[in-house]
Parts: sequence; C-alpha cells; structure tokens
Amino acid sequence: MKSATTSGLPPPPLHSLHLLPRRHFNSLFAAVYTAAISSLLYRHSLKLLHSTSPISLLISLSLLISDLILAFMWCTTQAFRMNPVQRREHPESLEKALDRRDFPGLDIFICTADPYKEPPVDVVNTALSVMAYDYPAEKVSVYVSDDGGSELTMFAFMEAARFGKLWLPFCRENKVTERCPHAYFSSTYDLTAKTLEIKMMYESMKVKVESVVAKGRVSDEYISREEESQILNQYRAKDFSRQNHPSIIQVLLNSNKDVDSCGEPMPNLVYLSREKSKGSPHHFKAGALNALLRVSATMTNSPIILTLDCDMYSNDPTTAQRALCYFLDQSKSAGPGVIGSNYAYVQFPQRYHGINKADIYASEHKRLFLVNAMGLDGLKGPNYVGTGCFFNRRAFFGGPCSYVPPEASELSPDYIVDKPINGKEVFRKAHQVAGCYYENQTSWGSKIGFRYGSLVEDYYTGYRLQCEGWKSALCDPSRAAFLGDIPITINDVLNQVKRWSVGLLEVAFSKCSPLTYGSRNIGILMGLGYAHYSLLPIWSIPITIYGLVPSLALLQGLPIFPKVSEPWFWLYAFLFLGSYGQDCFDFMSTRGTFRRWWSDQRMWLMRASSAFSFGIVEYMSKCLGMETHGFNVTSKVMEDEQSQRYDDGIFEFGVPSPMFLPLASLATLNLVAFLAGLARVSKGGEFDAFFVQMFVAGFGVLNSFPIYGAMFLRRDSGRMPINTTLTSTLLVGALFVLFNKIHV
Ligand SMILES: O=c1ccn([C@@H]2O[C@H](COP(=O)(O)OP(=O)(O)O[C@H]3O[C@H](CO)[C@@H](O)[C@H](O)[C@H]3O)[C@@H](O)[C@H]2O)c(=O)[nH]1
Ligand SMILES: [Mn+2]
Repeated sequence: MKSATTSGLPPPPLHSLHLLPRRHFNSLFAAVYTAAISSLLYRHSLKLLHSTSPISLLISLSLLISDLILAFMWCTTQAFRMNPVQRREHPESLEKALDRRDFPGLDIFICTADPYKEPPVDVVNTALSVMAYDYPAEKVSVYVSDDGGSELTMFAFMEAARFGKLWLPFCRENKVTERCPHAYFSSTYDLTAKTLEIKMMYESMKVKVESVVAKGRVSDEYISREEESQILNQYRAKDFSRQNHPSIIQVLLNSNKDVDSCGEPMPNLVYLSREKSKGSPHHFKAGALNALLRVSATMTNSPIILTLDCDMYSNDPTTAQRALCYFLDQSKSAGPGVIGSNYAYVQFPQRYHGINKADIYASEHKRLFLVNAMGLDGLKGPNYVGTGCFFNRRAFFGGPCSYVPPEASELSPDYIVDKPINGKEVFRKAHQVAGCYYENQTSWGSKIGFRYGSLVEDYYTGYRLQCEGWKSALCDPSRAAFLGDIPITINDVLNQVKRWSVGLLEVAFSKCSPLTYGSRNIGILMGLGYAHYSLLPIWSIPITIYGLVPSLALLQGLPIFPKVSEPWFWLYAFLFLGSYGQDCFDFMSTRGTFRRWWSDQRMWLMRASSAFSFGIVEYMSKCLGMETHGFNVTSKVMEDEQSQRYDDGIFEFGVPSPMFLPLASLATLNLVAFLAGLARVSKGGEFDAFFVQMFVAGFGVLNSFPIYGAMFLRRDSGRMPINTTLTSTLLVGALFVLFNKIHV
C-alpha cells in the first residue's frame, strides 16, 4: 500500500458532491403548485355537487378521478425534486492512495437468455469489453449466465476465449479506449498491419459464430479438439431443452494458468447455465443472478460485483476505478482495500448507442436513469436499474448492521477461496449451488441475494436493499461507462414497458409496498420516490380519460372545462404550463434537447395509454391465477429495413398487436373531434367555451402525427396493419354512439 498520508495531510477525497441550485426553486414551486392543485380539486367538488344530469355527473367524476391521480403522481415526483445532486469521482486520487496490486477482486456477471434474440456474437463483445478492463487481470472474473442453455452461446465463448488472448494485449499496447471489438472496428482507428491482423481474427470469429447460429447447431467442422466436443455433447443429451437440463459450468479461462499472447495473465472466464427443471420456478433474471452469486462465491468470491445485461458493453476501461472511489472511501470505512462503506451499489445510468436524433421512442429514459436518479441520489441513493451497476457483495447478505448468513459458510461474503478454480472440489460445489432445487428452504430471493416476486427484479432488489439501511450512489461520468442496444420497433418498446408495469404493480401491491413499508423504512420522500415507480401504470387512467372525454364531449357540443373568460381558465393554464415547463427544464438541463423532450412526452402519452393499461390488465390476470407472459426478453436483433426506418426517425408498427388499438383509436378520435370543434367554432363563435377542449384534442392530434402517417399515408411494411386501422375506426364509432346514448 502506498503511504499517501505520511505527510500528515488528510488523503484527497475520492468523490465529491454538488447540490444543484434548482432545489430552492423546486421547493418554492412545489408550494405554489400545491395551492393550485387544491383549488382545482375544490372546483371539482363544486362541479360534482352541482351536476344536474347523469352525463355531467359522469364527466365530473371522471375528471375528478383523473386529476386526483395526476395530483398524486405529481406529489410523488417531489422526491426527485427536493434535493437533486451531482457527483464527481476522483479516480486519480484512488491510484495515488492505493497500489493496483491492492485493488479488490471484481466478479462481473453477464446475463443472456436467448441466442436468437440476443446474438451470441454481441454477448461475446460485451464480455471482451470488460475482460479488457484497465484493471489487474488476475483480479477480474467474468461469469456468463446462459438461461437459454444453448450450445451456440457456449461455442461463441470458446471462440471468445481464444480471441481474447490477442485482443487484451492489443488494447493494452495500443491504449485502445473502445474495448468492445465491434465498437472499435466500427470507429475510425489506425490502419496498421497489427490492427488489420486483429480485425481479420475478429471477423473470422464473428463469421464462425454467426454461421453456427444460422445453422442452429455447432457442426463438426467447427470442433477441433476432443475436449470441445465433450463440452458440446452436454447439450445433446436426451431430453435436453432450455427449460429442462442439468447445470453446465465451464471454466473457459483460468487466470492462474492461461496467459495472453504476450504472456500476461488472462482474467477468469466462466460459463454457467444453471440447472432448470419444468417443475421448479427459475425466477427469470433474478434467479440467474442468484445462481451467479453462488457459483462465483465458490470460485472467486470477489467483494465487488458488476452486473451487466448482455447488450451493455463497456465504453470506458477505467469504470471500475470510479466505482471503487465509493466502495473504498477511506473517510467512511476501516481503510483502503476494505469494503466497509455503507454503499450497497454504485449505479451508472443506462446509456445507449444508435439512438436517432429525435429519440423517437424516448429510449433514453432520461427521467428514470438520470433526472429522477439524481434526485434520489440526494436522499438515500438512486434505484438499481439492472445493468451497469457495481455491488458490494456483502449487501446481498442483510443490512449493514444486520448480517444474514447464507446456509453454507462457503457462500458468505467474507469466505476466502483458497482452492483452484477448476479443481474437483470447487467444481462439485459449484454444480451443487447451481442446482434448480438448491434454493428450497433457504433465504435466497427473500432475505438474501436478488429478491424474487417482481418482474422488475432490479427495481425491487435495490428498493429492498435500501430498506435494509444501505445507501447507493449514482455515477454519471461524461463519457458513458456502458452502452446498450435499444428496441427499434414500437411493439418491442410497448412490450418491454408492459412487462415493467406488471413487475412494478407486483411491488406496489405487495406487503413491502413503498407507500407503507417503504416510507417507514427509508423515509417519506424515498418512499414516495419508489411509490412513483411502482404506481407508474396508473398514469394510464387519467391519460386515457383525457384522451377520450374532452373529445367525445366536443363531438356532442358539450363544454366541460371553464371558459377562457373565466378566472378558472388561468388555473388550468398554470397547471398545464407549470408541470410541462418544469419537466422540460429538468429534461433539457441534463444533456437534453427540445426535440428529444418532445418525443419523450409523446412516448409518455403513448406508453400510458397503451402499455400501462395492458400492464394493469396483465397484472390483474396474474393475480387471478391466469397464465401470463412472464419475462419476455427484448429482442436485440436489428433487421436492415427496420434499422433504416429507425435511423430516418419513422415509427415501426408493422406487426398486428392489440397494444396499437388504443393508440390508433385515440388518435382518430382526437382528430375527428378537433376537426368537428373547428367547424363548430368557425360557425358559431363558441370559441370561448370550447377552447380548452379543442386544445386538449389538438394536443392529442399534434402528438399523433406519426400514428396518422402509419395509418393512412405509408405503404411500407412498418405501417399500421390495415386490420388495426379498421378496428380502431369501428371502436371510435362505437364510443361515439355509446356516449351519444348516455347524453340524450
Ligand atoms: O429469464 C431470463 C430473462 C432475462 N434475462 C436477462 O435479463 C437481461 C434483461 O433482459 P431484457 O429483455 O433486455 O430486458 P429489458 O427490459 O431491456 O431490461 C431492463 O429491465 C429489466 C427488468 O427490470 C432489467 O433486468 C434490465 O437490467 C433492464 O435493462 C438480459 O440480459 C437477459 O438475457 C435472463 O438472464 N433470464
Ligand atoms: Mn435490455
């Protein structure tokens, strides 16, 4: 250890915190806005009391419910606004205080689940990008979990182990920053003989892996050694399927033995496909991560863990050092090298490559990953978002002051592994803990490890860790630490959000609900913040009502909002402009553009009226014991034509999906109502009474331009399927008739 403190000066800080000045404005604004909301609710109650007909009662009631939900959601967002902060790390101070030889061990978990939705060559790229971390190689262990139980992925990694021996020294010697081979060869790089040679090796690996995937099987021509054929034979046993197979564990690189082409040690590379059986629940990704936690404990048991999705490659080789700035904070822990801090995890915001200029699907999720996360960071810390997150292994075993030991001492976070990683004993133990019945009668998933019970295991696990007293930190360096793939069709986007909705509702209505259990354990503001997410899907209710009611009433010539000449009008104007304005400011002041903000709010409306509603329905079906989708993995495959349209900023519908129905119906209804409103005011001068309704419908129309294009103008294969267009038109007609019936 270097002695930075011999001079008597305190060691330089490893990280620093900056409170954002906007917090003052936010508090003031919150006070004013609360007053405005109260007046609005007052007006609603008056309206409700004085409603004269069934239709006006129905309208007043629906508007009251909508505004109550909007007001509630607005309250929960205060958690993100009261104390937003920005952090900075000082990795240079870390390197001064701590010798690289004293860096703690780092276990990296990469999850993959389906070789056809998650191409193995991409998974390999992710693995190589972190194997090449600028970190002592013998301290790094990369564990790949293959829930697809596929020989294709295994084959890809056998190839990757070979190619890695060239790639790692190449990165080191040429000081490459893009350590993901695919990203490197897609960038502008120096054309030297060495580069070309490596590129050829990479391409040949890629071609091999892709052709194996295309065939669906590793044919004999690709198997050169008896050992390889033995490994692959495990997948060819009778009755082997992805839902039903024994565990497969393979140490592909062993840092004690394997060296790269320059004779330097390689990191460990371990492939794991946990045991699966149809009779035993596998808990999707959370189950995979827990198997990884245990298997890695038997082999390396490093105190620091990085979890990565298979599409999130490293974009900066020094990222681990940034995370260490928190975990090794000397001012808070027993000393450098000791993981004694109260940080359970250090989360890097998810960032993506290939997003188009307007970010049409709001794939950045800027609020989730950045704006809100900065807000929570000023309280107890950001939520965990599943990937790009460094953990303190100890955090999976009870709170900072209440250790919960695992059932076997070899799995405890302080156990020191002193046996060879591919020795018989470790091998036997590793298979045992990867078994599908292993967790029965243990605390895995409830008190230790990643938590079960929600399809958003990341959100739920982070939340539970914070409830136990752990803190977390948001680490947002200007160069993205990781870059991932985004879904490029609206169907994929909506399906992903629907899955999230189900998972969030599972938490909202569990015994650990953030509003009750959360507020008690992490304080009211953090509780509100987590409640905001768990109840996101209820946004569908006000948005659908605002999409339907003002337009239907407009079509009937029924005014439902205050006239422009009334003072109440200004209340509406303030509430709308105030919340949109603040949202826009938050968005733009965190590396945002106006265009992307517009897409973001548009996607919010689309997600709410479609995926959130479907999520609620699916959650209710699940509660009733009906069969549901489970964890439907998002496809990372990009078809050329779709890719091209995405790059051009064109929405991709294409496939028939019930989730498009509310989008198409609301778009049509708003358009018809807006035109009818225009006709009405141009004839009769009732502009004063119908302005707000026309504004709401018009706002819907403005946000629906991509939908009209897809329904009525486009001819390409990404357009709205004809059947959806027809059904939605019929639906609008039916709604009109129904509303008309109630009205008269
Ligand atoms: O049974 C499963 C299902 C999924 N996965 C892996 O989980 C990851 C995330 O799956 P993906 O389909 O990409 O889901 P997304 O909705 O895009 O992921 C977001 O949402 C998930 C659920 O909240 C988080 O786990 C992710 O980290 C977060 O990026 C992928 O690496 C999968 O291979 C498994 O290992 N086993
Ligand atoms: Mn993903």
